[in-house]
Amino acid sequence: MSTGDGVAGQWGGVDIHFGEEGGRLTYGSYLRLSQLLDQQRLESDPPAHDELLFITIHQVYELWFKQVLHELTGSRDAMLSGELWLAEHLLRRVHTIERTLTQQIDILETMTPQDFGEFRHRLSPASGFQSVQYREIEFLSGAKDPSFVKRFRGLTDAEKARLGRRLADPTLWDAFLVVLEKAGFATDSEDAVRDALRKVAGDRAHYAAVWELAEALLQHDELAAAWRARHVVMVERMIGTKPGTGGSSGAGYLRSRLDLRYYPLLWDLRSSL
Ligand code: HEM
Ligand SMILES: N[C@@H](CC(=O)c1ccccc1NC=O)C(=O)O
Repeated sequence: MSTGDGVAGQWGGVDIHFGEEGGRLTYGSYLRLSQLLDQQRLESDPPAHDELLFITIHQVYELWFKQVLHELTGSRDAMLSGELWLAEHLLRRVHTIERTLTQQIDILETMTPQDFGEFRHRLSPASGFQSVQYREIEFLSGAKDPSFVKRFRGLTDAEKARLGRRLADPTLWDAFLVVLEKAGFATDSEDAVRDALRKVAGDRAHYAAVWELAEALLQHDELAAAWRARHVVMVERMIGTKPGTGGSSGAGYLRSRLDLRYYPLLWDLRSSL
């Protein structure tokens, strides 16, 4: 049976009507699958079996990075407009994505160093170091380091502009300081912020929303650190002490980044609780 442009039918005795809006949208067209599934182009020739996995994993990372940037931007803006519940809600979504990103390393580790070696030599000088969205997440989170923009090779103008904007925009930490100010605290010096954090921690009944937000920021920081730690161990498993395709010392460089923290004052606070 058909009604107008839609499709009607029986499903378990219940009448269903799909696509009444014109009937042109399909699963594949909505999700742009012909474009999406046409983006996995191998460099190896003859094709190395594991290169499809390598490309797929990285493309999935970049899709989630896009989502993480969307949520972190929303969380930052919610803090700036005083919607603390929304800022926390969006950060909690980011946590679940970040856990998934770390777990994805398990899939990549089903690739052996020998099988990676079949196509690794084709990748140089490309490297994860050139992931613009990864660096945008670091900048937006609070770890702004303009030297990364200079060290990037082969950035398009659009990518350069995106990174420049992230360097200029307020970070999650800047927004959290606004939250502290609106809660009545001074934030004009590091000592003032430390003092504010101790007061929030000492009166959770009164500052519940601010405390929970601080905890959600710390969780984001911890999950980012966990990804870095997992990534470097995977790198050691895959390439040992070889230099990276991006021109760094490899695992040595990555180990030098393990101590990075977005919110050192939230970590320091622990020592005085
Ligand atoms: C076989 C798997 C992998 C190996 C052997 C590997 C190796 C490396 C190495 C050696 C570096 C240092 C830069 C250089 O190349 O000189 C690096 C950086 C990086 N990789 Fe990977 N990687 C792997 C998978 C991934 C995956 C799946 C991602 C997810 C997007 C990723 C993201 C990054 C990022 C963002 C950096 C820059 C880190 C920073 O500057 O702090 N890598 N990787
Ligand atoms: N840097 C890695 C190669 C690699 O993993 C990679 C190469 C191209 C694009 C993304 C990559 N992923 C992370 O660095 C290596 O030295 O083996």
